[in-house]
Amino acid sequence: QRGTCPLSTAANHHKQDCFSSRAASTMAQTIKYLGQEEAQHIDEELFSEYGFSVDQLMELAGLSCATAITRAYPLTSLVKARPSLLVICGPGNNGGDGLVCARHLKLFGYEPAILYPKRPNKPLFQGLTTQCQKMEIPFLTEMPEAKVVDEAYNLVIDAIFGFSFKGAVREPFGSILDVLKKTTVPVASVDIPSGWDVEQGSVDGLQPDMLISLTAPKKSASLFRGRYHFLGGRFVPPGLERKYELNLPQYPGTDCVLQL
Ligand SMILES: NC(=O)C1=CN([C@@H]2O[C@H](COP(=O)(O)OP(=O)(O)OC[C@H]3O[C@@H](n4cnc5c(N)ncnc54)[C@H](O)[C@@H]3O)[C@@H](O)[C@H]2O)[C@@H](O)CC1
Ligand SMILES: [K+]
Repeated sequence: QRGTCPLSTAANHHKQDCFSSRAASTMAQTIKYLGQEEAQHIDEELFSEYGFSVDQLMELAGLSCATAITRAYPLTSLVKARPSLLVICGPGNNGGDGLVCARHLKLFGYEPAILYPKRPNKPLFQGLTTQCQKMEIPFLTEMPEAKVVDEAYNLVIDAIFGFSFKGAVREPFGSILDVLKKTTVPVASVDIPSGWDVEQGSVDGLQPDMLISLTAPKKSASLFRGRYHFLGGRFVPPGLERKYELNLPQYPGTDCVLQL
């Protein structure tokens, strides 16, 4: 008995090890989809516990968006003569990501125009707006009609609402989203398709062609049916990833985005 016991124990241990590593690798492939409150807690912790500033993370988030858009819609693939894009920015940090994204897209050779109807009276957003103006990016004074959007732009970037959106859409964003639902040019949504409930999505809402999930996808991303789903925001410290069991996939090399 003594002779067989260590052997079988070793074999069992071996089996156990194989099972654990298999289980671990399976788990590592299952990225977590976050609820609204969880996404907000992670956001707060990045600033309070981990010492980041908003503009730092916004810069990385916006750069990820511009990079992902460049991957999905390279300059050579655009159908219109000019590489024109329309970036629509909302009143919170999702809108800030949009301003950063527009600035980088301009540097990447695109011709973005920005619609920014509700501008927070804060130095961060004022600075981002000035930077875009100095990059010679035009700001529109009103939302063009759907027909004009289809004629003038290759792509619309939706940076209206992110993970703090709640309730029925208030103006002027209700009318803007109504126009977007009538357009046929592809829409790329930053973090959440705007107007979607962060967890439940929306049956008659916007149907973007692209979604760039930041930090980790939110629950509604499981209902995304467009062609391109990217992950961006490569700034999550390991302790935070462990605490929230994010199971983030490995970004390749030095890339700041990953196609899911
Ligand atoms: N924690 C993270 O991982 C990071 C988050 N970032 C971005 O920040 C976003 C979240 O930003 P915020 O918390 O500022 O919020 P949002 O940008 O999601 O939106 C909040 C704004 O929308 C308004 N709003 C909410 N519901 C509305 C409704 N029904 N009708 C009209 N207006 C409405 C609010 O009054 C507020 O002005 C994320 O989705 C992401 O894009 C990045 O900037 C940086 C990193
Ligand atoms: K959005």
